[in-house]
Amino acid sequence: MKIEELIVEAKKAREKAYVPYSQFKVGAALLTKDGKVYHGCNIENAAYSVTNCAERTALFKAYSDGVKDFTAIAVVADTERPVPPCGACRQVIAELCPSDLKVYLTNLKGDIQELTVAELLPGAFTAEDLHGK
Ligand SMILES: O=c1ccn([C@H]2C[C@H](O)[C@@H](CO)O2)c(=O)[nH]1
Ligand SMILES: [Zn+2]
Repeated sequence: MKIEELIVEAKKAREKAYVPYSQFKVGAALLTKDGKVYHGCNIENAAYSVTNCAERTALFKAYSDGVKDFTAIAVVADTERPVPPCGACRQVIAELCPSDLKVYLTNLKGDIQELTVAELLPGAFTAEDLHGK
Protein backbone atom coordinates (compact mmCIF):
# COMPACT_ATOMS: atom_id res chain seq x y z
CA MET A 1 0.00 0.00 0.00
CA LYS A 2 1.24 3.49 -0.87
CA ILE A 3 1.68 6.07 1.86
CA GLU A 4 -0.92 8.30 0.21
CA GLU A 5 -3.44 5.45 0.54
CA LEU A 6 -2.57 4.91 4.20
CA ILE A 7 -3.14 8.63 4.82
CA VAL A 8 -6.58 8.37 3.16
CA GLU A 9 -7.33 5.55 5.64
CA ALA A 10 -6.21 7.76 8.54
CA LYS A 11 -8.63 10.46 7.33
CA LYS A 12 -11.46 7.90 7.26
CA ALA A 13 -10.56 6.87 10.81
CA ARG A 14 -10.59 10.53 11.87
CA GLU A 15 -14.23 10.84 10.87
CA LYS A 16 -15.13 8.31 13.59
CA ALA A 17 -13.56 10.42 16.37
CA TYR A 18 -15.70 10.91 19.49
CA VAL A 19 -14.71 14.41 20.57
CA PRO A 20 -17.61 16.20 22.31
CA TYR A 21 -15.18 18.15 24.55
CA SER A 22 -12.31 19.27 22.32
CA GLN A 23 -13.96 18.98 18.87
CA PHE A 24 -10.42 18.02 17.79
CA LYS A 25 -10.64 14.96 15.58
CA VAL A 26 -7.60 12.75 15.09
CA GLY A 27 -7.28 9.66 12.91
CA ALA A 28 -4.63 6.97 12.71
CA ALA A 29 -4.09 4.14 10.24
CA LEU A 30 -1.80 1.28 11.20
CA LEU A 31 -0.55 -0.90 8.34
CA THR A 32 0.16 -4.53 9.22
CA LYS A 33 2.74 -6.79 7.55
CA ASP A 34 -0.18 -8.68 5.98
CA GLY A 35 -1.43 -5.50 4.32
CA LYS A 36 -4.40 -5.00 6.64
CA VAL A 37 -5.17 -1.54 7.99
CA TYR A 38 -6.33 -0.85 11.54
CA HIS A 39 -8.19 2.43 12.02
CA GLY A 40 -7.92 4.39 15.24
CA CYS A 41 -9.67 7.57 16.37
CA ASN A 42 -9.57 9.58 19.56
CA ILE A 43 -12.32 8.74 22.04
CA GLU A 44 -12.91 11.34 24.75
CA ASN A 45 -14.64 11.11 28.10
CA ALA A 46 -16.35 13.47 30.53
CA ALA A 47 -13.54 12.47 32.89
CA TYR A 48 -11.05 14.02 30.49
CA SER A 49 -7.95 12.10 31.53
CA VAL A 50 -9.27 8.73 30.40
CA THR A 51 -9.46 9.89 26.79
CA ASN A 52 -7.77 7.53 24.36
CA CYS A 53 -5.82 9.01 21.47
CA ALA A 54 -6.16 7.85 17.88
CA GLU A 55 -2.69 6.30 17.76
CA ARG A 56 -3.21 4.19 20.87
CA THR A 57 -6.69 3.14 19.74
CA ALA A 58 -5.26 1.74 16.49
CA LEU A 59 -2.42 -0.07 18.24
CA PHE A 60 -4.62 -1.50 20.97
CA LYS A 61 -7.16 -2.73 18.41
CA ALA A 62 -4.43 -4.57 16.51
CA TYR A 63 -2.82 -6.02 19.63
CA SER A 64 -6.13 -7.20 21.00
CA ASP A 65 -6.62 -9.09 17.73
CA GLY A 66 -3.22 -10.72 18.24
CA VAL A 67 -1.67 -8.69 15.42
CA LYS A 68 1.79 -7.36 16.29
CA ASP A 69 3.70 -6.91 13.05
CA PHE A 70 3.39 -3.51 11.43
CA THR A 71 5.07 -1.66 8.59
CA ALA A 72 3.84 1.92 9.07
CA ILE A 73 1.48 4.21 10.95
CA ALA A 74 -0.08 7.42 9.65
CA VAL A 75 -1.72 10.08 11.83
CA VAL A 76 -3.83 13.01 10.70
CA ALA A 77 -5.54 16.02 12.26
CA ASP A 78 -6.58 19.51 11.17
CA THR A 79 -3.39 21.17 12.40
CA GLU A 80 -1.03 23.82 11.05
CA ARG A 81 1.94 21.47 11.21
CA PRO A 82 1.82 17.68 10.84
CA VAL A 83 0.08 16.54 14.03
CA PRO A 84 2.56 15.68 16.80
CA PRO A 85 1.57 12.63 18.89
CA CYS A 86 1.37 13.22 22.64
CA GLY A 87 3.94 11.82 25.03
CA ALA A 88 1.75 8.90 26.12
CA CYS A 89 1.31 7.76 22.51
CA ARG A 90 5.04 8.11 21.82
CA GLN A 91 5.75 5.85 24.78
CA VAL A 92 3.18 3.24 23.69
CA ILE A 93 4.37 3.32 20.07
CA ALA A 94 7.98 2.89 21.29
CA GLU A 95 6.91 -0.17 23.28
CA LEU A 96 4.76 -1.91 20.66
CA CYS A 97 6.50 -1.02 17.38
CA PRO A 98 10.01 -1.65 16.11
CA SER A 99 12.33 1.35 16.37
CA ASP A 100 12.71 1.55 12.58
CA LEU A 101 8.96 1.55 11.84
CA LYS A 102 7.94 4.49 9.65
CA VAL A 103 5.66 7.10 11.20
CA TYR A 104 3.85 9.57 8.94
CA LEU A 105 2.57 12.66 10.71
CA THR A 106 0.19 14.62 8.49
CA ASN A 107 -2.49 17.27 8.41
CA LEU A 108 -5.51 18.06 6.24
CA LYS A 109 -3.47 20.54 4.19
CA GLY A 110 -1.36 17.65 2.92
CA ASP A 111 1.86 18.27 4.83
CA ILE A 112 3.70 15.02 5.60
CA GLN A 113 6.49 14.54 8.13
CA GLU A 114 8.15 11.13 7.89
CA LEU A 115 10.11 9.83 10.83
CA THR A 116 10.95 6.60 12.61
CA VAL A 117 9.75 5.38 15.98
CA ALA A 118 13.27 5.97 17.34
CA GLU A 119 13.07 9.60 16.24
CA LEU A 120 9.61 9.97 17.76
CA LEU A 121 10.87 9.27 21.28
CA PRO A 122 14.64 9.40 21.67
CA GLY A 123 15.77 7.87 24.95
CA ALA A 124 12.49 6.06 25.56
CA PHE A 125 12.18 4.16 28.83
CA THR A 126 12.13 0.48 27.81
CA ALA A 127 11.90 -3.06 29.16
CA GLU A 128 15.72 -3.16 29.17
CA ASP A 129 15.78 -0.28 31.66
CA LEU A 130 13.25 -2.09 33.81
CA HIS A 131 14.95 -5.47 33.86
CA GLY A 132 18.55 -4.70 32.89
CA LYS A 133 21.32 -4.81 35.45
O1 LIG B 1 -1.67 13.02 18.36
C1 LIG B 1 -2.71 13.24 18.99
C2 LIG B 1 -2.95 14.42 19.72
C3 LIG B 1 -4.15 14.57 20.37
N1 LIG B 1 -5.10 13.59 20.31
C4 LIG B 1 -6.43 13.80 20.92
C5 LIG B 1 -6.59 13.65 22.39
C6 LIG B 1 -7.81 14.51 22.65
O2 LIG B 1 -9.00 13.79 22.35
C7 LIG B 1 -7.69 15.63 21.64
C8 LIG B 1 -7.13 16.90 22.19
O3 LIG B 1 -5.93 16.68 22.86
O4 LIG B 1 -6.85 15.11 20.61
C9 LIG B 1 -4.89 12.42 19.60
O5 LIG B 1 -5.76 11.56 19.51
N2 LIG B 1 -3.68 12.27 19.01
ZN1 LIG C 1 -1.70 10.57 22.34
